[in-house]
Amino acid sequence: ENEGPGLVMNYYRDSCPQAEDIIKEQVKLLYKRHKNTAFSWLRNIFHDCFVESCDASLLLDSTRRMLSEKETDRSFGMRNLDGIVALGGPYIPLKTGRRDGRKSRANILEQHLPDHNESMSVVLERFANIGIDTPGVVALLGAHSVGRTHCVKLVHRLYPEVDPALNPTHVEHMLHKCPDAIPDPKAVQYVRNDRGTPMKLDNNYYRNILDNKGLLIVDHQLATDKRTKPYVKKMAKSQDYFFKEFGRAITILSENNPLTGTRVRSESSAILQTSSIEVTLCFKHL
Ligand code: HEM
Ligand SMILES: [Ca+2]
Ligand SMILES: [Ca+2]
Repeated sequence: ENEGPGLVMNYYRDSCPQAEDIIKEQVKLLYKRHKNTAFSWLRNIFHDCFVESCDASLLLDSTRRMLSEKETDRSFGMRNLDGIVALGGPYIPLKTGRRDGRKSRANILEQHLPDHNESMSVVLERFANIGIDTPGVVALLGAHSVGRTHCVKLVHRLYPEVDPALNPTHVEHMLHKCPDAIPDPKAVQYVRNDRGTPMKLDNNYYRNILDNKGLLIVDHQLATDKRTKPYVKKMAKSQDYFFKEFGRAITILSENNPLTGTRVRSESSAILQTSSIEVTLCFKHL
């Protein structure tokens, strides 16, 4: 049922040889303009790949306007994740050749993606379902070394009572950033995930959570649960170890259940790929 080569390195070598360079260039430009976009890309890897597969190209999403007039599948895959490199993280060569799914995943999203206050058992189990082991989960959550969390996700740890698990000095900062028990939905109120190195994907996250400065319940649990704590300590000590595990886990995540070749999911209405989309992509950028 799975025709074609599946996911491979440099899938577009023949059909669109400039593809990876074009994207790399676009990513650099976007990052230069809005550093925050890199956080979204990183998060998208999780949110896209974890739910069925990486079937919407996260990098092309950022230049979506150019292509979206055509409401066809975009046949482009996620690629080298320059977003991670831009954040100072490791370079992770990724395979390409994914097709976009056409099925709305909103209905199954909650079955896959853990919530901010999910128990560690559920989190570990959900990741294990796609082949990511405990050190892999610990490494992936290191993504919370960049970006932000909106107050709506945090106020339950501050009001009506402050969660005693939180570091008191951090509580002060959080209260300052989230002064209202019910945040005004229009006000953009948030706390940075990592106050120390907010723009760098580094192992500072692990030091934060060991210091009870994890924002989400899952962050805090990661540092306290006996299954994950040993890895948290190891990653807090060694950036190399963190990067190694992070790269390994991102690779597994990116290859989760890929929709490649002419394979069609029984429950999806995926249309067979025509190479015209690739050609259009190449054409538009030239
Ligand atoms: C148990 C698993 C996870 C949970 C419950 C979770 C939950 C969250 C929540 C609630 C936020 C805050 C969103 C906001 O308020 O704007 C967030 C931010 C973020 N998450 Fe996760 N996350 C998880 C795992 C991951 C993984 C595996 C990655 C990537 C590999 C990731 C990457 C990010 C990034 C980069 C941000 C910052 C986004 C931004 O600044 O726009 N998360 N996460
Ligand atoms: Ca997906
Ligand atoms: Ca950081």
